[in-house]
Amino acid sequence: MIRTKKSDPMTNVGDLKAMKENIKRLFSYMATYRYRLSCAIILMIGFSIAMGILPTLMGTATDIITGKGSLEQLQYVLIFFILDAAALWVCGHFSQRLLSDISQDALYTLRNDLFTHMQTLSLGFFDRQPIGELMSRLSNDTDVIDQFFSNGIQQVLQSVTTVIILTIIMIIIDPFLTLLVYLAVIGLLWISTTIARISGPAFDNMQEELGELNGYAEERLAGQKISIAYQQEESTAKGFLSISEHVARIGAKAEFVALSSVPATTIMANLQMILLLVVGGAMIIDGDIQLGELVAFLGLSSSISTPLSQIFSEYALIMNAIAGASRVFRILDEKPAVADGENAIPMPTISGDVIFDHVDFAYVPGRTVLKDNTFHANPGQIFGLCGPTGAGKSTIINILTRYYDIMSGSIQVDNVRIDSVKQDSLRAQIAQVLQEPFLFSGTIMDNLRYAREDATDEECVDAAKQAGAYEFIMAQPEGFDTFLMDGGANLSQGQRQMLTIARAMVAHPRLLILDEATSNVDTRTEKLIQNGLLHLQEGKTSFIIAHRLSTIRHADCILVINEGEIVERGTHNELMKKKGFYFNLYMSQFRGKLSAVTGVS
Ligand SMILES: Nc1ncnc2c1ncn2[C@@H]1O[C@H](COP(=O)(O)OP(=O)(O)OP(=O)(O)O)[C@@H](O)[C@H]1O
Repeated sequence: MIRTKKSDPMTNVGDLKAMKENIKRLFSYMATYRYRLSCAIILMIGFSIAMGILPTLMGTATDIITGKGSLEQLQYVLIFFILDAAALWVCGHFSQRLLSDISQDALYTLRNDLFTHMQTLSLGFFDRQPIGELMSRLSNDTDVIDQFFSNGIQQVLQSVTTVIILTIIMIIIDPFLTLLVYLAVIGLLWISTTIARISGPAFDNMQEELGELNGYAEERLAGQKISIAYQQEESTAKGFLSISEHVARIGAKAEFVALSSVPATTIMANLQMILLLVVGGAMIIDGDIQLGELVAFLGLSSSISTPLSQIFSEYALIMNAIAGASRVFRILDEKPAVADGENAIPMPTISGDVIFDHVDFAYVPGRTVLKDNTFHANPGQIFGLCGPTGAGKSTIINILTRYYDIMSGSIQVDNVRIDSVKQDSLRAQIAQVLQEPFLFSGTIMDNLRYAREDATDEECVDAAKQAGAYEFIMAQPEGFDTFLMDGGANLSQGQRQMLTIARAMVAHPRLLILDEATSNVDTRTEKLIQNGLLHLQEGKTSFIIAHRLSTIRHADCILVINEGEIVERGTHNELMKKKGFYFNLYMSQFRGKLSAVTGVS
């Protein structure tokens, strides 16, 4: 499946204004190290001067040899030559070292800025961006910027200073011959700008497609188990091949156009040499210049072609880096959709009183998901949320935790509007146990402390005991110090779930969110988890999303949601007596269970 994209002016490197902005911004990362950068530039100028002196020494030596000087003069030329070569080495070596350090520091800052900024963005942003594409920004795009910083800038800066210094020396020797050299240079510039116009957008396109390829690979590899179960390996591979082929075609086109600058510049450099020999030779015959001057000029003009062709051969790299930078900057410019207000205050310690007052909400403008939701949960009460799939149960939780902002109405916790307080301070008082237990690579203790950094070892052990996880943790080779591979892949589903319950206990929350934490485990483990959950719920206002209604029979209030509206509310018994939506839902689940046991539908 290949998505077609609208062109985005900020990513179209053909857009000169955007391109200039991006280059400026990229350089601003290096400008932070302006003192080291100034030293590197001074050394580069030294390198270029030393490089310009070499051909003039050759010219002087030619004049001495052709009879206008002594052997002693030739010895002086040799000494100067050695000194100049030494200066060339010192300046070249140290300028490169300085620039390499600056480049790595700049890249380090950019990469950290990018990841840190991603951490500040709201969930809505991640809904729109596949994780694989974000990974591509962090790896592919920063890689090409790395090449630009560590290789491109060095080459280009060094080449530019060399071209300037050599041109000055050439003008001093003979302005007319310099003009001839530059006729060839104008030819080179014309070729390169034409190539840039074509290859720039092509490189931009290639990186975008590469991001899509990464997104596809990431998603399919994560779902490999399902792919095998449904025998979709072949179609998955075909899907990958199709996008990959597209990337290869676009990449080949971009590379071809960019690389075609190399033969073109070589031809122009040779033409320039022939022109100089013919015109310079005629000038010597007419007595306008000396042979030594022409030799120096030929040396200078060939020295100028190398940096010039280097500037052009770096062009592809630079274009690629600018395209990468524009995508990175686009993420850096992304504003969090849910932001703390200017006057946001930290949420005081809450007792757990929750009010939804005529709340409307939409993920996407124009598609209202929750309509006029109103309810009041007193501290310590257990609220069950049930309803058909897609009814809006998880959405109620998403807005209570302020992952998204609501359209109208208000949500208050302890009579404080949640959009008037700092998000962190609100979430620090809410714990969640989700259907899919998510753990991070690290020790069991690290995972428990993830909920509250300052929790002591004793508190974590105590939480594990209450959650019923202590026994299996102690049965692990290194107890609480056992390392969990790849998000706990070395534990069973039930064990992982018990750890997430213990983690929620460590948080000491006032509000608790449980999303049917027992749906994927056997009856014995379910009992263990239920016990853990009951401990966890003690004294906390709890919201339980239930898919199996038996898990919320004990709730103080059950909200029945259908198509984003609360259609019924009450205790289990009250709702059963009503014989309405809940009753039908309950009976259909009950009948389903019965037929599963008896085999009669
Ligand atoms: N991130 C999102 N972006 C856009 N729409 C969304 C998003 N998440 C959910 N929706 C839509 O909002 C509606 C309610 O979804 P929600 O996840 O709240 O349902 P649910 O009752 O929790 O369902 P389930 O029982 O299947 O988990 C659905 O129509 C869904 O398609």
